[in-house]
Amino acid sequence: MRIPFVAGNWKMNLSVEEAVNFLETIKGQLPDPKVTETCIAASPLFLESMIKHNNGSPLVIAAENCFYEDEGAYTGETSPKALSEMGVTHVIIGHSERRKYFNETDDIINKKVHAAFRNHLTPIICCDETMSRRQSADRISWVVSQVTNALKSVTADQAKNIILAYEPSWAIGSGKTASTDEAEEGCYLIRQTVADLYSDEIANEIRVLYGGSVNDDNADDILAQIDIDGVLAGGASLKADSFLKLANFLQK
Ligand SMILES: O=C[C@H](O)COP(=O)(O)O
Repeated sequence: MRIPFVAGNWKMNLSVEEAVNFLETIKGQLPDPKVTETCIAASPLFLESMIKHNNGSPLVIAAENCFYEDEGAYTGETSPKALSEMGVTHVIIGHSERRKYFNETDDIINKKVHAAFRNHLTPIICCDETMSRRQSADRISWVVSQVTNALKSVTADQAKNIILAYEPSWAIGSGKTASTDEAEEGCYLIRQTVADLYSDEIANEIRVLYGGSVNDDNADDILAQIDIDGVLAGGASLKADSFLKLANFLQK
């Protein structure tokens, strides 16, 4: 039985003060993590304050990105080792905005996945799908190759702990959510790829999330799909009340 994972990705939004206020507002209103795990990924500038204010809360605090080396002369980068030492437990890797604006390749993403494991961080690995890819013949192979390349040299033991996300960039921030069938199809494809790479057992263990214009109106239908174990919400995670509605979807 996979525990749903409801995550928010704040991207480059909010301030430290707003982040802390958000945590104070949601305190005591999150589901039991045995029922639904909840997570917010935030800017590295906020993480220390967030971890301090999150004390006693089941909310997982994640980074939105990290570098693939632990330390060294890499001006401006975020060390996965420092994230781990700070108390961060999860990190988003390979978000479509990283692929698009920062030229992250599958090879870089794979190195970041290894850096996460090396530093005891759970990677939340995103797979993109652009509209032109969606309409092209190689659409399926592109999603499969992103998963395959991200997991290169990842052991079966490590793979059990990954979280994957189907995040079609044509649905991100566009208000154009994938239909439930499209979202399920993408998540199913990711899970099947993990089954082919490892085993059915591991594929049935890992969580696969959907992200792309999720909000509290469409989340129930999306989360009811068999291969969708949670969501990665951008805009809908910025306000405490809408994040709480997503987080408590099982209590409705
Ligand atoms: O990581 C989150 C996704 O980019 C989705 O963002 P969105 O919910 O604002 O479309």
